[in-house]
Amino acid sequence: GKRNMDALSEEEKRLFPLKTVTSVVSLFESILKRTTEPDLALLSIIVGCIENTLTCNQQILSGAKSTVITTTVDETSEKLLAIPPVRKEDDFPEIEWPIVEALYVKFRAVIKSSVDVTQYGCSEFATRELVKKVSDVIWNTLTRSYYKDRAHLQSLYSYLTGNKLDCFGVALAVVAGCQVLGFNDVHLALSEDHAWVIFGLDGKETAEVTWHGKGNEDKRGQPVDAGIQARSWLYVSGNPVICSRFTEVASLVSSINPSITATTDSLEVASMQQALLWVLYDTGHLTRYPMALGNLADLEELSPTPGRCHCGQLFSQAIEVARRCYGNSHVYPYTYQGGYFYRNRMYKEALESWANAADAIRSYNYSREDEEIYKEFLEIANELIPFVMKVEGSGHSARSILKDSECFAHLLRFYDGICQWEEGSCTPVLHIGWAKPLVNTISKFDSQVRRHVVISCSEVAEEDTPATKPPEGKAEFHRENLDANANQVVLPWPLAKEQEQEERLVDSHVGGKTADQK
Ligand SMILES: CC1(C)CN=C(N2CCN(c3ncnc4sc(CC(F)F)cc34)CC2)S1
Repeated sequence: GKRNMDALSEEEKRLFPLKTVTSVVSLFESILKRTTEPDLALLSIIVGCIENTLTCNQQILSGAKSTVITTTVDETSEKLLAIPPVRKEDDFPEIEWPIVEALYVKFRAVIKSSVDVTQYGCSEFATRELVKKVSDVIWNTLTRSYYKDRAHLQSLYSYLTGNKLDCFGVALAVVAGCQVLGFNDVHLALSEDHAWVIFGLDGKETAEVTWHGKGNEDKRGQPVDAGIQARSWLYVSGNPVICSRFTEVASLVSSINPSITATTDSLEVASMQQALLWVLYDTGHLTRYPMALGNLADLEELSPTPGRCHCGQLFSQAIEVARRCYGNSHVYPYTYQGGYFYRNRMYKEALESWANAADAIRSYNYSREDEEIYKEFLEIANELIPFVMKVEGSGHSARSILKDSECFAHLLRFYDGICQWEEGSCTPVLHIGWAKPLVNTISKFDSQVRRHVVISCSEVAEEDTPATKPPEGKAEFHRENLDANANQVVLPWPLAKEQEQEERLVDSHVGGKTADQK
């Protein structure tokens, strides 16, 4: 029969105008169930339209009545349309299909009219030149200069209505553009703070398609090998999340931003994002995506979904995935979990998560484009841990963590990881600003506690080192199994599992390896 060339089936169109979270969930479920790949442009326009309508045209009046005043951007104040202060949780302003369809058609037209695919060979696979050309089309249609870090610039709705995209948004737009041109081998590769694409036979080629950070020359068109060789966290040692079309949908859902102001979120947008993440979770598309699992866990902590697992399990699942699938080269799964423990006053557990985060960073060399993770560790070391020391400061209760040698061992492992991260790096990490809080923190621990932590050195231990039990009551800081050139601290997980239980910590001077030995 006639192939339905429309973006949506008649049944899916009948879900419009979209007015509730339920209708958006039904639409996504229907699209994800299809035999054909989901259309990234269409889905990005839909969620971007809802997000931007609900977060960019709103002002919240301060004061008792939490009246939400909705204005379109160019309306002047006297024309404010006051709407009832209390709205049903999942009410949206109505999203009409013709609006979405027009933007979708516009994106396809911009891409198809700007790229003459016959100039790029006749292979079914994309070439580096084709990928670079699509990146140039997006790049050259962006507004000349705008505040790149602003919120709500990640979707094709932002691109098509305002010609603005953030770093991630450009990468997503390039992959969506390649999908329009029929190059289904082009996929998103996601590290913890950057995005690029893979393409070609077996997805073996890589290409930068967007910029990163401030004041860094963009490397668009180049492969990412240099970043991986430099061992910078930005390229996660060559362990990015390699997306399929479905994980690309998960990334555009995960990048939904419900914030209206720095202190106010749109409940409707947040509950839509949470519901869509559960749809992707249930269809298995978050299985290898730690940050999306962490995102969902944060949303569940704020507003638990009845009948779903506790958010703590999602943080743990993200860590398991990072260990099993990404060589424990991701840091954020641990700082997601540490943040959760910290917010819930579970300070011993938080210290352990942060020590695990430091274990993940230790085998990298700090590079100038790794500022985001540097700021993360700086905040933990100079804000969060000092706060924990302050509130535990009384230390009179026997149970205070200041009397707990395992906590002291976590702290040592945290700092040791950061020190090793710095070793062999061209850019220094620690400076005097770190030293004051460090000294203050270490000295808060009882001398009796410090005495119990056995500091010993373990050279490269054999794989089958019998896991010796520490003497009763002693915690050890233990780092072993540095492989030959010690560029990866690889703990056999059964040992680490046991270690996590026993907290065996024995400091080792091997951390002082010289640069070339790293
Ligand atoms: C523990 C944290 C500080 C809390 N939020 C964190 N995020 C880390 C970044 N987030 C992400 N969440 C889902 N997917 C991606 S892909 C990516 C890199 C970008 F350049 F493409 C970032 C990111 C979400 C928020 S880490």
